[in-house]
Amino acid sequence: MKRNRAGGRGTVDRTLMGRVPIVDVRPAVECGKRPAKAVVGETFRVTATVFGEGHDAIAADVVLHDPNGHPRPWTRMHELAPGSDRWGADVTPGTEGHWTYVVEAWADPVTTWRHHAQIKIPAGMDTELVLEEGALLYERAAAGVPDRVERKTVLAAAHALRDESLPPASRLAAALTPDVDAVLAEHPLRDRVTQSSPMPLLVERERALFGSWYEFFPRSEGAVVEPGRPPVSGTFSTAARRLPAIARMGFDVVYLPPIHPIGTTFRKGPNNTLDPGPDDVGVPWAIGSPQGGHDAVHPDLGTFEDFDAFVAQAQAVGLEVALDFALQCSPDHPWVAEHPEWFHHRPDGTIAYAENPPKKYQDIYPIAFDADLAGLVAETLRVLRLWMGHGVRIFRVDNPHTKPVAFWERVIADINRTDPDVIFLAEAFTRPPMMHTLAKIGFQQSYTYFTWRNSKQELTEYLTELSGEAACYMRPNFFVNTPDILHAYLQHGGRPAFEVRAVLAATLSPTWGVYSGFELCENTPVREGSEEYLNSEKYQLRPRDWESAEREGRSLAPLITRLNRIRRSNPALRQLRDLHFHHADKDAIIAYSKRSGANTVLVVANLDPHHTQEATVSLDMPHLGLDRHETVPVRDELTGETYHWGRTNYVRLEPGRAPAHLFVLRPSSPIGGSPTP
Ligand SMILES: O=P(O)(O)O[C@H]1O[C@H](CO)[C@@H](O[C@H]2O[C@H](CO)[C@@H](O)[C@H](O)[C@H]2O)[C@H](O)[C@H]1O
Repeated sequence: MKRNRAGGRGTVDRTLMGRVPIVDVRPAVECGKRPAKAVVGETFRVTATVFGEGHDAIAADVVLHDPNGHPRPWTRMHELAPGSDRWGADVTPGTEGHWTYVVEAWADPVTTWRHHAQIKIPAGMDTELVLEEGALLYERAAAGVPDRVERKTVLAAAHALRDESLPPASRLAAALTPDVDAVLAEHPLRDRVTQSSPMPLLVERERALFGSWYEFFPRSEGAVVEPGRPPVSGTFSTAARRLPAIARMGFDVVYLPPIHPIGTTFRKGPNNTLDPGPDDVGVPWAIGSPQGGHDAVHPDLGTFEDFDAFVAQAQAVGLEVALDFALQCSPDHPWVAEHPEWFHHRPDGTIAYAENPPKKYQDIYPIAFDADLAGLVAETLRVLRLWMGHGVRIFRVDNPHTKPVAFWERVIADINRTDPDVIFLAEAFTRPPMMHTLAKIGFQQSYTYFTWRNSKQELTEYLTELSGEAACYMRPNFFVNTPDILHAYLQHGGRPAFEVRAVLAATLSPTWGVYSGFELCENTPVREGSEEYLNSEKYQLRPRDWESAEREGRSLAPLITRLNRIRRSNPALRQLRDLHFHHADKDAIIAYSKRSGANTVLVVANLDPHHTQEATVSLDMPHLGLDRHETVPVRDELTGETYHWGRTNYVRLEPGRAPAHLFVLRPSSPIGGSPTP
């Protein structure tokens, strides 16, 4: 219930502990020192512990204040479990910007009186006194009702309470009619009004939460690799030919690894070898050569004009371009000579190469931040703003956890101050406190451990964590694979493993991503036990024959396309916070639902890529908004088949035939009625 509150009823006490205690207001990021996050139109729940003294009834609202400081219509809170004193309400901010929210609580004298009156009047206790008390309260309440007709409804009830020509029970009944209830619900009489401290809320554009990402190396698209000849790199122009197919699969964002000049000193060769040949192209993350650094385009890819044309062609087919931002340097990067203070020199004058243990990055130097943090912030801002000027509004930040958190906080705050639409994705695979803190200080999105969570228990535990309190500041991006991560599950599970991982990523997380080659089920590791690809295109050009794969039915593009279409047409899949797991009596079968308003999606997936699995799925009916004994039509959006599901349901999922059921629950009329079309 949401209404603007007319002023004048009760004074707002802004002290922390007012007459009605309000404690533990959530979401609260760092005790309210940092904003909770939402995107435009995203519903989230505000909760608080609210209680009164003695036995008086209390009530509470949530009030959002928009970026101009104006209060928005209040939303009534409900006690989440009887007797828990924990109250909650779902709210939905409507525009981007810095909002706040408060909880208002108050003593509710009308509800208190009604409770007593319904005991005392039938018992004949203090009848006239009780009815007069009620009449006085109703008169006070009526004074706060702005609409004349509604005010009359309440005054008529006060009049009836005093009407001695009627039996007491009738006088009381006249004060408890649905009409009176409706007016008082909207315009309650509020005593001892107390307000919590305002909590900050940052509302960002929808892409910060929802989107489908596709990663590819532009130099591989249109590359010519022939035995006995030097390889010929693809260009922005040849890479752009792939954009329509990416858009047709339903992706929103196309993410490019670094596009800058690549150093030659300590350049790596194929399969991460350290003795490259003269024609080896090097790793895009080894940024910098005499041709330029982070502010330059690799000449093999083209010019800035060619990049602009690529961005324009992406936009023309509905794709945003995300660029890698990897703050590190090849030994040939101009910064190495121009800014020696940005590197740590050992006593012998050398600079140690970068590492992300156990990985060794022999072809790059790490940045040292302590000597000139301000200079590095300034240069980073210059570089980012340069690319923003060329249409880049999303940056995938490489290894942010190996740089100071304070550095990112300053950089992101500066960029978002002028350009709040710019999104930063943190590629930090590290310990949870660092990942969570990077999200809290500004990163709009985060890579996750999803690739390493494959069993039902792992997925359930991890997603419960991500969709719980963390969802108010950390937004996951579920890549199914990356150029660095080919998980053993994909190596050994064949096409069914790829299919079910795509279904899981696309339905569990509002943002998911695919690194190219996934749709071809590429799954050969460089060696047994490694997560690196054989002949990884991090180290060499790797053109692919997309058309043949699709023609021969080897591509997952049809499944990916369907998943992205389903994601776009079901609001439940565009959010994370209402994820709920249901019971399935087999470890290999996972079942979960998401709801948003009237839209409910239920996914039942087979996690075993090798065997057919059967199970009984028991649905948590109240969580789905269903009656315990109800049966509803469910349409499988992957196959088009419709079933009728109730509390317990049999499923059989066969790898290679169907990785999952992806049901949309059809709203139904009560049992015996017909489904709503
Ligand atoms: O360290 P991560 O596993 O998070 O991986 C990311 O950063 C790496 C360093 O930028 C990057 O590694 C690639 O580039 C290095 C520098 O050229 C090279 O030495 C590595 O062999 C190569 O894998 C990785 O791709 C990126 O995702």
